[in-house]
Amino acid sequence: MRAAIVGGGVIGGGWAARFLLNGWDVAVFDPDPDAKRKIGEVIDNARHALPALYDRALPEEGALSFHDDLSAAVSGAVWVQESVPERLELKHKVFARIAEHAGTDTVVGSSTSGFKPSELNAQGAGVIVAHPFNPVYLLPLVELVGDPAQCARAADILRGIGMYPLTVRKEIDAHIADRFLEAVWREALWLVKDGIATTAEIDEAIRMGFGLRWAQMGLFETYRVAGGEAGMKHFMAQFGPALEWPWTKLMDVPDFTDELVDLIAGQSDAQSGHMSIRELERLRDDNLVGMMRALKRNDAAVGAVLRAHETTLPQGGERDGLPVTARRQVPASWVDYNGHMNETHYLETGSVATDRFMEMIGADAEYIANGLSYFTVENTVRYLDEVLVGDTLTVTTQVLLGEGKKMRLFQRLYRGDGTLAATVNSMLLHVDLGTRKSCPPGQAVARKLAEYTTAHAALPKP
Ligand SMILES: NC(=O)C1=CN([C@@H]2O[C@H](COP(=O)(O)OP(=O)(O)OC[C@H]3O[C@@H](n4cnc5c(N)ncnc54)[C@H](O)[C@@H]3O)[C@@H](O)[C@H]2O)C=CC1
Ligand SMILES: C[N+](C)(C)CC(=O)CC(=O)[O-]
Repeated sequence: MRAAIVGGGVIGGGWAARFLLNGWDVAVFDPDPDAKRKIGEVIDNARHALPALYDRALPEEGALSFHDDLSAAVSGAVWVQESVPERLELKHKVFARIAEHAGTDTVVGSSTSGFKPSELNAQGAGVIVAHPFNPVYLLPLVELVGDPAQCARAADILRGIGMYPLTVRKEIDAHIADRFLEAVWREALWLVKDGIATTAEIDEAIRMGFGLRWAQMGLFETYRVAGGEAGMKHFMAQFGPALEWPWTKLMDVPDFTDELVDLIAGQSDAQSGHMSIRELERLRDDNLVGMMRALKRNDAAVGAVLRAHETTLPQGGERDGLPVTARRQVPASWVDYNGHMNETHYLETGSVATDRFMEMIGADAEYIANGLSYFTVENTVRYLDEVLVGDTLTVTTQVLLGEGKKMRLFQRLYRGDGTLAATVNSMLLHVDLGTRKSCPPGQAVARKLAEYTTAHAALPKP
């Protein structure tokens, strides 16, 4: 499938990376002669970060092309995403050109941070708002506003590339999330202008405290908990009146004088000028990946979106007559001070393969919820070759023993170039989770395990 990106700056580059790394062909139109370099750098950042969110490999990357003419980029596209600067008359001109060349059932999304569909479509363009968040390749939220049928179609496509579409019921200036962001930004500008806090102190006030809460519970759930046992009603009774005290200044916007701009830019340079924007992006992305993976472990907030997308990523297949039980890319966070994948992650990869094999013989989540499972009692890892960041590991599982309560699995971990990088030899015992004692598996599991044991006995033994 093909996506056309019209305007390939910060946001268009992020969209290009999101589609490309999810297997779509991406065609870019941007008159900036430097667009190819800039988008290339954004895509490099995305390659470093996005696969690290998942325990399964993403699809093969699509083909990326750059076009001197909008018509060549847009024709044949299933999705066209407009991300030109936030100027209404410019967006109108671009929509008119897109309409000349896009198919009748093409989704045309606008990244606009604040224009309403009625403004965007004043000249009959037929676009919807598809407002993303930076970095588009990592953050799943997209606010959809506009024609309900088009938004529903757009939502399906966005879920397919791992995003979280939030359809806004009624068009308003700046949609939902930017209403918050503008309010917070306005208040921060006052704090700096009035000499109450520096840009660095404001950032600490966010990241050392409520910023951590927001990523996992949002605003209302956080305040419900803050109400103690009496919950939200108590919270509102206690802090509602404070809204009328002079705690907030949100009435107007400070004048954007040269003096204010210089004050804020100067403080920002002092705070973060020791790092380039690309270095800051890498730092941001690595931190986001760490937090998002932590939330995935609990299926909480953004973690649930990641997990749902992960289950749609292909798995399975065969290699040398054995089932492929894991396939994943090596994230930067797995690399140690020696510049290669740390020893612990060989075993982690083997363990994911064991979990998959358990599912294949029917010892799956439902079986475990019913009180039966396998425990590992011994692992032997052999480290045969180095594995580097970005490599794709493929794991096969051979059953060496499947008898009564015993199961011995031999996992082979291959690098993308086909080299055998490690083996993990795991002994497992079937257990009753109630008594925590070993016991024979259920009949269906025992039967399936026996089938694999017989089939694999005919293959060369390690
Ligand atoms: N930067 C941000 O944090 C966010 C921005 N947005 C929205 O995304 C849109 C783009 O913003 P940014 O990427 O930040 O701007 P940007 O300035 O980084 O990129 C705009 C790009 O559009 C290109 N362009 C200009 N005229 C064009 C034309 N006629 N046809 C094709 N390309 C053209 C420019 O060469 C530039 O590469 C805006 O509507 C903005 O409100 C949405 C979410 C977040
Ligand atoms: C500042 N902004 C209004 C362009 C921000 C957005 O639209 C969303 C974001 O990524 O913060």
